[in-house]
Amino acid sequence: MAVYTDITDAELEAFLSEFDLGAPLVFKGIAEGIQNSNFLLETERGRFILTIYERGVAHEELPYFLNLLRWLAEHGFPSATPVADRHGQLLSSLRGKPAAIVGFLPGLSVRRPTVEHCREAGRGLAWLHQAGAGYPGRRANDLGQAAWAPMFEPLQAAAEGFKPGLAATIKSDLEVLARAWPKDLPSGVIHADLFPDNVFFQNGVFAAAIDFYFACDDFLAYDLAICLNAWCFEPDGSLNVTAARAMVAGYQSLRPLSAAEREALPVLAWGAAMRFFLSRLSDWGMAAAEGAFVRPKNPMEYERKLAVHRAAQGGGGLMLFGEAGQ
Ligand SMILES: Nc1ncnc2c1ncn2[C@@H]1O[C@H](COP(=O)(O)OP(=O)(O)OP(=O)(O)O)[C@@H](O)[C@H]1O
Ligand SMILES: N[C@@H](CCO)C(=O)O
Repeated sequence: MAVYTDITDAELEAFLSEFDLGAPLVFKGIAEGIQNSNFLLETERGRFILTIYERGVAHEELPYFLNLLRWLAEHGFPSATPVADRHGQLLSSLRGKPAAIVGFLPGLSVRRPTVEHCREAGRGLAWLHQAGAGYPGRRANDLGQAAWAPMFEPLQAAAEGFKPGLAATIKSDLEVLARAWPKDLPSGVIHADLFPDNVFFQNGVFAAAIDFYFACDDFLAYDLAICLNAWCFEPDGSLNVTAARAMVAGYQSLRPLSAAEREALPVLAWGAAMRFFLSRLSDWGMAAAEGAFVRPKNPMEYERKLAVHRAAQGGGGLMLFGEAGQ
């Protein structure tokens, strides 16, 4: 359960006295999530989410994320609007840790996305890219292509522990990816972690995106590649081509991809699988070392996705552009 910091009634009241939100009516911890402590807060003024930022997010980067949320909300995208305190500040402090209040978003995430959810998620991602255009904040992608090889160096033994021979396969993938990685594609603010648990739907329609704490500047099509991996694979490890085509078509219904983006998508998806394989492998080792009570995500799910992308390079690509007119 992701509530690492407990808050007493007195602490909450002192904290809320800095805001114009009225008295608290409901305050309870939210089990979902891994990185931060999240609470549902209901006051006389409405429903909110109070987040206490734990060590997973670099505190000096919080203004980038909170200002981005404000920018997106101001540009019509359904993400949580941060609530400023009486001094106009979006970032506060609670129990000596950074904390913020954002608006509560209606809707529910789905565990097993259908083809239509994938289409809607694609459309929502393109909407996010359009709304993010012009955001003045800058944040380099510290988990981008250049970071992967150094990240893997200390993880080779862990990879071998999962599957003998895997370290050599990953090294070879990293070399191919370094050579094939696009140099120049349309760039902007990307979410970089728009997995199904970070998207809310209402009546099957994209309703909101949450959890922007990996947002950064990178290729827009790389964000779509991350989503293809996260949404469009079957539990048996195969790519659901119908779902993937629907996602690409949903994306293109708002923001058509350029020829260069379309051509790059298979290698971007291979790289996106590498990024999550590596972060999961790293988190796996750390969780074991620290006896963490939140179960880490399985890196081998992404090892299977890597294998799908590797095989596709040799055999005609992923065939992601099958829907009529797309
Ligand atoms: N603005 C919001 N409106 C409604 N519910 C929210 C909102 N933000 C977060 N939640 C709820 O809180 C849960 C945890 O949020 P989130 O996924 O951001 O957690 P985290 O620990 O910060 O991130 P991560 O999942 O990457 O570890 C979500 O699954 C969702 O149920
Ligand atoms: N979405 C990431 C977890 C970090 O948010 C993963 O599935 O590995």
